[in-house]
Amino acid sequence: MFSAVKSVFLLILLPLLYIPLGFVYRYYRRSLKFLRGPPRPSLLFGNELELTVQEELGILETKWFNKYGLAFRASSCFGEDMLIVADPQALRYITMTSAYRFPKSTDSAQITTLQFGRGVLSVEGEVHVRHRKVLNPAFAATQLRQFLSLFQRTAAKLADRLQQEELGKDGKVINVTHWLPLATLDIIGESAFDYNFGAIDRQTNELSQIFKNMFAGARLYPQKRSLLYRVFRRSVDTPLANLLLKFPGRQERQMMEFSVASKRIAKSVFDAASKEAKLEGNTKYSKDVLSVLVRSNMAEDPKKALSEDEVLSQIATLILAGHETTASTMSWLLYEITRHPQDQARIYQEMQDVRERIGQDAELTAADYDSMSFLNAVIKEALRLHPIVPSIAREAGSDDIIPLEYPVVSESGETLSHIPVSKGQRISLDIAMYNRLTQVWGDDANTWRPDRFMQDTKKNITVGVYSNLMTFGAGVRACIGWRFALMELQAILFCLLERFEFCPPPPEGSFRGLEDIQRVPAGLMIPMKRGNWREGLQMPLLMKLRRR
Ligand code: HEM
Repeated sequence: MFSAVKSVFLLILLPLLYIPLGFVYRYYRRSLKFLRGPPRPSLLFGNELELTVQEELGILETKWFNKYGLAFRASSCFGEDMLIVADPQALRYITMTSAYRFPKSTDSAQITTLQFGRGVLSVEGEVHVRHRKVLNPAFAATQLRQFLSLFQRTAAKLADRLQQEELGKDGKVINVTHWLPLATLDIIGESAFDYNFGAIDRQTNELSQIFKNMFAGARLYPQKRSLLYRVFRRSVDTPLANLLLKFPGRQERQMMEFSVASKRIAKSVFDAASKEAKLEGNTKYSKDVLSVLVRSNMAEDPKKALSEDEVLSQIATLILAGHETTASTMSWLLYEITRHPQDQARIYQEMQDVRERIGQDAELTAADYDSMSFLNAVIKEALRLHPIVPSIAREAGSDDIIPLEYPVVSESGETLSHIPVSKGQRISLDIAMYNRLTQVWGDDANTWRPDRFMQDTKKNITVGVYSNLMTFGAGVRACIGWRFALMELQAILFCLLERFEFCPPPPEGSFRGLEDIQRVPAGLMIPMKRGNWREGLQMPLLMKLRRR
């Protein structure tokens, strides 16, 4: 009965009321009419449906960037225009120069709030400044180095566990996307919150499971009505959007499920820690994440204080943002070195040189990892070609003018070096495209070539926080955990390569091998087998034990 009422509400009443009026209003209010862009295949869905259902992420966007330049107009649902940009100067202006003038788009803010509550990922302006002020010290390089041996221990535990998989002399095909998040969850749990998820031991991970359903299930290839529901929700005022959430769709239900599970874990972590802090009279002044959060909850200075709800949201945010991102990036990295065995051998040689220098059983220091220029070049190249967050949705907080480094040609044939936008204009910052621009990375931008990072890459373009890449975002909202992620990638890669060799999986049934691994458009860039996306995240690699 309830579901029938909901379907009637969603399918008949809302579109009847909203579509004609909204369409006319939006069509005439469009501020990007002067820009070129792909034709609108459907009045109702614009280009949004074809973007969401394309087989592999980036195919359409690449075609359009090649045709219209590094900033173009695409159509959203209900007649709205969307600006898609990969121009370096535009990205710099929106994320770095303008600080908070281009907030997150309404729907991405709604979605992150639904998943994590009011944590650093969802809040804006002054509140965001306060959250970052509390959290930043916990992510400083000196602070993170203290966790290096924990990263190494966990990587070794993962390797031990994989070794028990009876690899035999010919090796065994292992879906690495199953294993890597177990290690990164254990790492974030212990280093940030002194909390033992025991994910590698138990081989289960409730949060990872919900995460997989959330992206691989609900966000991948959504049904048309889910897309309309989402678009409708983002275009109405917050009170009405909140009311609509009383009738959640599949995607929203899974996000709420994640939110409940992560907040439950966050609460138990936080209660234990604050009890301990009170017992110790709050004398602990360490800068790990949990300590800074507990202290912020007790702080009297409003500029440094977080409410309990904000603290729990922070913990939930860091648990997800801090483990699946690195694990998926690591899967893509292993995919690339499997496809390029000569590079795998070269890293291994570099690792052996380090071992010869420091001893077979010595623990590596941060400086040892940093000294391996090829290993680091491989990490950068994987981050460049496979940015797990492929695009960021923003909107103009006020009327503005966005400068371009590479001018585009308008509908009337005029050359434009600036794009005027009206308040509320939706903008998609295309990280995946920027990371492959020939203008920035050279003619072989689409090709795997880690050596590009062995040369000096500090040209006059500087975007983002690391190596001229947009993979970790940029500006005031850049990824807080980018150094943490790099250290994890170094430690896990070193440890796994020291024990195992990664080879292409043999064909099986309709699966032809690595050529059938795709980057599917599920909000994040996650790997799946072509035509088999119901199996969820998949990166099957043939793992062989190295003889030492
Ligand atoms: C390879 C791994 C990672 C990638 C590619 C990545 C990517 C990103 C990107 C692109 C953003 C910006 C989103 C936006 O502007 O809307 C971001 C934000 C964020 N990331 Fe990461 N991330 C990674 C690892 C981590 C880790 C390990 C942590 C925590 C330990 C973390 C915590 C966060 C948080 C809290 C934010 C929100 C920052 C803010 O809004 O102030 N990330 N990440």
